[in-house]
Amino acid sequence: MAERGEASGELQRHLQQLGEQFAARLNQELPQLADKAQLLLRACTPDEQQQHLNGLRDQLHRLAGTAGTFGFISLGERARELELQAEQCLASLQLKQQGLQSFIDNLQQLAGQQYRVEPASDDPPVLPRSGRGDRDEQCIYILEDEASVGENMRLTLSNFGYHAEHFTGVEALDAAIGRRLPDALIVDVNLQDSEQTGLTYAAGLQRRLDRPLPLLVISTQDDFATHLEAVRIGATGFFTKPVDIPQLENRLERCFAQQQGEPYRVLIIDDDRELASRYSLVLRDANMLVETTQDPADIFQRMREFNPEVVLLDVNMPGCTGPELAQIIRFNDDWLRVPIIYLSAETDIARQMNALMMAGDDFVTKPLSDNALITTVFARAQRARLLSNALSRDSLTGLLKHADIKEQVAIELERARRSGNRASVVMLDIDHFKKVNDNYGHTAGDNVIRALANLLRQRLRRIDSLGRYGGEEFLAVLPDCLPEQAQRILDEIRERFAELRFIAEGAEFTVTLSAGIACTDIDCSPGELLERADRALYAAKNGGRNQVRQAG
Ligand SMILES: Nc1nc2c(ncn2[C@@H]2O[C@H](COP(=O)(O)OP(=O)(O)OP(=O)(O)O)[C@@H](O)[C@H]2O)c(=O)[nH]1
Repeated sequence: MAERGEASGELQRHLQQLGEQFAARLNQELPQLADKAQLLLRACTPDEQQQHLNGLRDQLHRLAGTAGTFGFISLGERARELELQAEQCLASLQLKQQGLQSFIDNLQQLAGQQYRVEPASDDPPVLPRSGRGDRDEQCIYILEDEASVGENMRLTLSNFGYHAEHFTGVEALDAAIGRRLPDALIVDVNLQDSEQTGLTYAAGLQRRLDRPLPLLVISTQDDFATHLEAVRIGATGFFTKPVDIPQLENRLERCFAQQQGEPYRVLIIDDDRELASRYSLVLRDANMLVETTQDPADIFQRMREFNPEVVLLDVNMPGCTGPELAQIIRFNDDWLRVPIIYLSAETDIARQMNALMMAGDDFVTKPLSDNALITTVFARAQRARLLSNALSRDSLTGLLKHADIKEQVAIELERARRSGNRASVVMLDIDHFKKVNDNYGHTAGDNVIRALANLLRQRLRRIDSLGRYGGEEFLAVLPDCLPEQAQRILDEIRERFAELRFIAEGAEFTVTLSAGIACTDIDCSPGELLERADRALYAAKNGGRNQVRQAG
């Protein structure tokens, strides 16, 4: 039913093509190794021997890292053994003819054998996937036998922009699930006319699915045992009745935040083109955005333009080593948050530690399975983004902070000038917000701010930027959006917001907002544009609040 992490047919075809290219490369590389073994055999002086051995060791090192990745597991293992043997030969000050002879024999044997792709043995079937990359309307099913409660929840969630459906019994819900799997499920624990509870139903459903659904539980009981039962069936939220729906929506928003986020951006720097292509394919199939480069000197441009969230770095590259490149990246404070992972055939722990001491955050040994690659990159990217968001986003709402959203206004104004398309800037403010705090407390006020942030996030487009401009003031930048369109969107948001019912101190209350819109059609500076939007907001407040005004 749910999406599995199996490689798609398209990916398999591409991987096979790359595998064939690698096999063709082996057809050239193995005879080269045999030729080099001959040269080593004929070398007369220790200096000559050392020179050939160095070259052979490097080539074997690369082969040890790449062959396994392309499925030539035995070849990779054998190359690794011979790489170590080359090291040993190099390490002995007096090159012992006997050891060298055995190395040459082994090398010729390696070069003369036929190799084939062997199936990998590891890899769990289900993989983490990066963000979906779009913002579809999310489908929420509600199992609630009290018709009025369920209907109210459905309406409020629809106001937030979800596709919500309400079911009073498990049969109707089962039938709907058969037609379409929701993105999240909300269940009431107590179902009057049913033999099972909402929790036993949800437990059975979760068992039938490949991947459990995000699940929120609502209940009249607030006891420990019910909480524990909810946790054991994978619930991510528990709400006691009467449910504060904006709070429940906030939890849904958090559940979806990860799935909905932008795909992770990964930069691969590896001089082995086929290997880099393979990593890139595998990560792209896991929905990440990947750029590759063979040239370390590209780094500044790639870091600036692609703005990666993870860098995968080969250790041995011609002209510049991985640790040197990592140090160059670390010179720039803007890139401090970007994790650097070495992907290398280096198995010597001391050398790995050395590389990490210079710069870099993790060392992954080649060959590595596709799933290991995805998991390593995914975990690092996820952590990097969390950290980055914690630093750059407002902690209450998760929106851009004042300075960043202001910068966005300047960026969009410039873009609008270049493209000739108009953008709209919207300043929003919650009406009489001081009264919300005074009457219901600061926490209730925070909930209102968070609910408006979530509503705006749901209703605006992915290309729109959204920030918390001040306490209860928000700023939205809508590219390619005429003022009339902005007016329509904002009026709809205003109406939805006014319909949200908040609960605090046992009372229910509603809140309204006012907004001012300014468009980029009049030639002005970013500061003037903001002032015009602010004046329009002021006019909306003066005009009686709960309205949206255009700048004059
Ligand atoms: N709960 C909460 N309150 C905040 C936060 N930031 C600012 N406020 C409060 O928001 C209120 C803003 O009030 P005012 O600027 O007087 O305006 P208002 O009451 O919204 O009235 P109008 O804007 O004129 O409709 C102040 O009481 C601030 O303390 C916050 O993060 N959380």
